[in-house]
Order: sequence, then structure tokens, then C-alpha cells
Amino acid sequence: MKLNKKKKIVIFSVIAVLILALLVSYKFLVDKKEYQEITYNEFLNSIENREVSKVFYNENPKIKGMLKDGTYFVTDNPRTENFKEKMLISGVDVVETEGNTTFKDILFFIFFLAGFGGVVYFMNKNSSRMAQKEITEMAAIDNANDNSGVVTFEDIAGNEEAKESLKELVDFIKNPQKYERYGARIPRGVLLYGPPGTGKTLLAKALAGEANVPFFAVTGSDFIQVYAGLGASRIRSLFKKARQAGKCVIFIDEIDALGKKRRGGLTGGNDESDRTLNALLTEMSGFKGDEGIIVVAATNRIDTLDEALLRPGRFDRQLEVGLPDVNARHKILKLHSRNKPLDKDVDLRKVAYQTVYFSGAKLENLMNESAMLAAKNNENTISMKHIDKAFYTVVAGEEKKDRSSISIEDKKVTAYHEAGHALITKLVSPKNRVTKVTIIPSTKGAGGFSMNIPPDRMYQTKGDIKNSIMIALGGRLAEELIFGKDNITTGASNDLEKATNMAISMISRFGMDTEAGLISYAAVLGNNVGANNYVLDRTKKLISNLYEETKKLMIQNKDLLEEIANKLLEKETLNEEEIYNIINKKVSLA
Ligand SMILES: Nc1ncnc2c1ncn2[C@@H]1O[C@H](COP(=O)(O)OP(=O)(O)OP(=O)(O)O)[C@@H](O)[C@H]1O
Ligand SMILES: [Zn+2]
Repeated sequence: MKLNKKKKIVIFSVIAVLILALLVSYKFLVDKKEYQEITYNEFLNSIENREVSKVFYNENPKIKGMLKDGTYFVTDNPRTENFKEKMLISGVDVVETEGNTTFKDILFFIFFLAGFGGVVYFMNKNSSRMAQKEITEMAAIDNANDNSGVVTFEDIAGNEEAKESLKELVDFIKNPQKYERYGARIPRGVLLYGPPGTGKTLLAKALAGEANVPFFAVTGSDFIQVYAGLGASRIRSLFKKARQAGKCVIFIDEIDALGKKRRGGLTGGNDESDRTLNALLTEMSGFKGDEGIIVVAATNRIDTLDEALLRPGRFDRQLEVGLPDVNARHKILKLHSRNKPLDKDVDLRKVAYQTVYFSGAKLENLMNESAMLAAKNNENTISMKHIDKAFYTVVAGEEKKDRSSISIEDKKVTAYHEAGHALITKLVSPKNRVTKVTIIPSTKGAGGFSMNIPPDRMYQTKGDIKNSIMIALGGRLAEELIFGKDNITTGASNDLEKATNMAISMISRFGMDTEAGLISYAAVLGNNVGANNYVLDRTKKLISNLYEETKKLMIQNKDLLEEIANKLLEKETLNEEEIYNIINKKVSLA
């Protein structure tokens, strides 16, 4: 049975190839018209003299045609937009074609297509089921996303500005004619940018939900592994489907996968993503404006986007969707506990405080993990202990089950390291809250961590950044002080990366280094003046100065360091109050 099928396919393809070969030679024999090459000026003259009978119009560099006296000619294709119109006005017959079409050629073309189709069919069937699979998968994605569950702006906490801006568009989708009548420039595309999981998809869905129109969603990266030409045609069919639906919202997630900046004049992405991007831009400029279709795109990296995407008439409305502040976090937590039995001991405000830098998606995940834990233990309600436990799962991956595998040594190093961070935090930035210090390792490899919450502020001062660098250095410093210079560990690599980034920014971007001066070295480098070694020197200097400063502080307070570390070894996790009890009492006495 299987062999039989294979044989059939082979025979079929051989026949297809034969037919193809025959047709090609046929075409070669028949298409022997003499084309006289003429210049474009001569061509224009002929037009003026009304000598031209036909033009076979296509996008090739050369176009062919026939004069009234029956001679064929070929000339340069000007490729101007109104070429066809000009021809028609001059009474020339314009035949849009792939070449010079005659009846025979059409026949040839059909046969050619059939033969080619056969070969493609054969290849598809036999060797690349993948393509088939991809097409089916993508079609499934397109459909699955249609209007799945109505979302409204009520379902989104925070992001007030983005919400306001989108609310205006709701009215536009509902009454596009109104805007057209006032001559308002009709928005076509909205770009939402910001970190992952901040609710960009949710906002786009809410726009559709509030306007009560269908929602079509695709993801940019879906187009990337796609077979040649498929991406572009998929864009076209997406828009076709959208137009058939009438008013709607089209959502393109990860638009950066399609619209990467072209680096140094060379095309950045591959041809395939370029083609897909072009198809998208063409479709978008094809809107009439009164259609009530809005394209919303989302990206985590607006800086990598090709400028072509941001031009007027494309994604010219750009809205930032940022990480939630403490109030928004509180609201998001409330939203995601709506359908959950929370224990009375759960204080979501407190959880909001502990979840600084969490995205909405992470918060949702936190509440979900908590619910899973409570359910697993068959408890009546979700209580604070579930949320605490879920917190680690979300922050640092699963809590390691088998703690015996961690050597006592490692535990001690981690305890002092984390105690170092916590102590320096409290010493240099008493306003920062240290809500949690732990030495519980996670599967993601972090030895432990301390949760350090700076007060919500718009700007950071030079002092703030210096303090942050000192806090980052506190871990390594504690290791060095307690275990000696030769026993420092690799555990500080993340801290050093952070410290270095901050120091470089201070010197090269914020003009916060007196010696380096009020210069943006980013701009200097951008202009190819080349000053990186200087920045490097200053960065090293800054960090080592701060290291020494931190060392003095830590030596003065070594007893506190010991106390925190020992408490950590005993309890593994310290909460805000416990840390406060150790540090603040003593510090405020001093
Ligand atoms: N501001 C928010 N309010 C309420 N829930 C939120 C918010 N932000 C995120 N969420 C929750 O997180 C989930 C994921 O968010 P969403 O997919 O919209 O993020 P995104 O910004 O599109 O992420 P990505 O950039 O990874 O695509 C949402 O379904 C929702 O449950
Ligand atoms: Zn550290």
C-alpha cells in the first residue's frame, strides 16, 4: 500500500517534469517573435504619433508591445504609478501580463502552473510535510484567537494612559464616518511597547471587546520559520478575513520579528521577513479609513523596530505599557483573586509591596500558583503561607525539594552574601524596605536573594545610584570579609554585572562623574569619537572607590552582619520585621 502510493507519486512527478520540459521547449520554439529594442523616448514619440497598438504591461525592467504595423518592440519600463493611465488615455491597449500574452502563452502558462503545482504537490506530500503542518498550525492559531472571551478595560489594572488613548479609538471604530467627515486623520496602527507580560495583548483585546468587534491575532515570530512566500500571503489572507468581518481589531504580537531595523544599509532580517513586512505595510496603506479597522501591534523592543513601521499612516500612535507600580499591583492582585477563596489573613496590599518589578502576568501567575498549592493541600482557603511559597516559585523557579544536597559551606556563604546585601541596604538607604531575605536556593541557580524595595520615585539621584552600586557590592564584600580574599565565590557575578551597568550609566549617560564631566559618551561613541577606554577606566575607579567605602561601613557593622547571617542560617528566610528588629534598632541607637 505504502509502496504503491510512493510509486504513484514518482510516476506522477516524472510525467509532470516531462510535460514541463516539453512546454519549455515549445515556448522556446514558438516565442521567436522579433522584438525591436527602442529607447523610451522613441517609445513616447510613437505614442504621441498614435503608432502603438498594444502594451504588454508588467513589473519587469523591460516592457514589450506591438505597433499598429505589426512589429513588436521592447523598451524600458518606467515603472511610474500612472503609466497605465497614460497609455489608456493615449488610446493604447494595455494588457496586464507576465509577458506578451497570446492564447498559446496562456495555455502554456496554465500547463506550466499545473506541472509546477504537481511537482510542489509531490514535494509537499513526500518530503516536506512540515510546510503543510505549518500552514495548518497557523490557520489554527488565526482561528483560535478570534474573539476568545470578551475582555473590557475593566479587566486591566494600571496603564491608565494607554487605556485612555485606546478608549478614544473605541469611538473611532464605532463611528469611523464621523471622523472622516471632520477630516480627522484616521489612525490605522497603534504600537504598544513595554516589558513582557504587562498586558499589551489584554489591551488590544479590550479595544475589540469595548468596540464590540471581532479580534484577529497573529504573532510575528510565527512568520519566521515559514516557507518562502507564505508569510506575505498569510498577511494578505489575514487582512482579507478581517475586511470580510467588517470593523475589527487586528493584533500582531512580537512585531519586531517582522520589522527589525536594517543594520548599516544591509537588510537586517531575511528576505522572508522583509516580504512579510512589505505585505503588511501595503495592506495597511490600503485602508480607506472609513472601514473601522485598527491594527494593534506589540513589542518588547521598540528600539529594534524599522523606522518604516513608525511612519505616519502606519503605527504612528505609540503607547508605552509599563510595569505596574504598587497601586496597580494591588489592583491586579485584586482582579486575579476575584474568583479565589482568600483567607482573612491575606493582605493583598502587603503582597503588592513585596512584588516590586512584577509584571501583571507574574502577579497573575503568583495568584494562580497560590491557588494550586491550596488546592493540592485540600485547604479551604488560600492563605498567606501559600502566597509566600508561591512567591519563590514565581521569582526563582521551583523551590528545591532536596535541601540536603547543598553543603553547609555553600549555605554559609550564601547567608553572609545575602546578609551583606541586606545590611548595606539598610545602612546606605534606610528608606529602602528590605522585605525578604532568603538563602533558599532555586532551580534557576540563584543562591538566594534579598528583596529590596526602593521608594516609588520618578527620578534617581546620583546618591541613589551610588547606594545601589554599594548594595550590589555588599554580597561579595561580606564573602571577602568573612571567608578571606581567596575564598570569594562566583555567586557575585550578577551583582557585578548590575554594579557595572549602573556605574557605566552614571559616567557615560547621566553626567554624574565630575572628572568625566557632563558628556554623554553614548553620543561620543555614536559619533565615532572613540572614548571607551576612558569610560572603562573611570568605571573601574568608581566601583573600586565605592567598594572601599562599602568595606569601611561593613567593618564598622560586622556584628550586625554576623547576626543577620546566623539568623538566616537558622531560619533560612527572614521577613521585613525580623530584619528590622536586627538592623534598625541598633542603627537608630547609633
Ligand atoms: N495590567 C494588567 N491587569 C490585569 N491583568 C494583567 C495585566 N497585565 C498582565 N495581566 C495578566 O497577565 C496575562 C498576560 O498579559 P498579556 O499577554 O496581555 O501581556 P503582554 O504584554 O501581551 O505580554 P507579551 O509581551 O509577553 O506578549 C494577562 O492575561 C493577564 O492575566
Ligand atoms: Zn548578590
